[in-house]
Amino acid sequence: MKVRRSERLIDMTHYLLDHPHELISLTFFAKRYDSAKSSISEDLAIVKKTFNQRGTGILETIPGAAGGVKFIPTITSEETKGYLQELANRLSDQTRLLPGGYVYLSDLLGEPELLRQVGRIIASKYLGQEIDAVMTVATKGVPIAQAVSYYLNVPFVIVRRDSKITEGSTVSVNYVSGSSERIEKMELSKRSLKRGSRVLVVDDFMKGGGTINGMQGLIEEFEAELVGVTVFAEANFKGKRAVTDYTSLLYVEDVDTQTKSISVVPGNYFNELD
Ligand SMILES: O=P(O)(O)OC[C@H]1C[C@H](OP(=O)(O)OP(=O)(O)O)[C@H](O)[C@@H]1O
Repeated sequence: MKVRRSERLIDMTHYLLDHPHELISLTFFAKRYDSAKSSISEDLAIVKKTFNQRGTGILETIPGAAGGVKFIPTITSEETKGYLQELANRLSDQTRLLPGGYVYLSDLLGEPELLRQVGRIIASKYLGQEIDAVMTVATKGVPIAQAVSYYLNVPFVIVRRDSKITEGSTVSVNYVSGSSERIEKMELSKRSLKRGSRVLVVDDFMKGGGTINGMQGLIEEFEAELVGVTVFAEANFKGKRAVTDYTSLLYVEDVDTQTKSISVVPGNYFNELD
């Protein structure tokens, strides 16, 4: 039964939003709505224009018999800046202060809307770059990695600091935990990454950078390629940081456990935005 344009547009948009970075043929939509490809092409032109005007994302058109359309989620610089400022204000709350200059984030990292926004923001930062997997370390980095992997439509892999029989054989690296100058170990199942994989590293918090550095070491052990590093928040680390090339969404510029004061501002990503 032929489906009216208004109904096609609603369902088509829903389907595209639900399948980011997935190539969808015009034939698929033509069959789904029992409509001519020419009508579907007109529909997609409307969706593409609206997505572009609203900053929802890019609707890529891939020509040819094996072609189709691919929805690439994005977020505007303006929306990103506004959201990072809003998050900075939320974190500048003295009740979040933890010993050792850490900040309590677990409640935020459990909020579906925050994870959707953060996932979109980080995925948008790497627009146009080929990424095969998102890597993080258990535990608090996992929801961020899952959100980013959804918007990039790639798997995420979880590095662990403890050995688990259920991970099968693993590759492990030792690293200096920047916060405590301790030698720690992290490992990743050998099944997780193929050689040559292009890997985006994310985590919830960076202090000394030892954890991020450890994951970079694992990527080398897998003969994979590091695409970039983005952390949700970074501390104002006075020591020599193990990692220099990274992006942070938020920056804990000042914490004072004596006066119980904390000041959080947008991270270095803010300055990358136009
Ligand atoms: O930059 P560094 O000095 O290495 O510290 C950043 C680490 C420490 C903390 O993890 P934990 O709270 O220790 O572990 P979990 O995420 O499992 O809570 C955080 O999530 C980063 O992974």
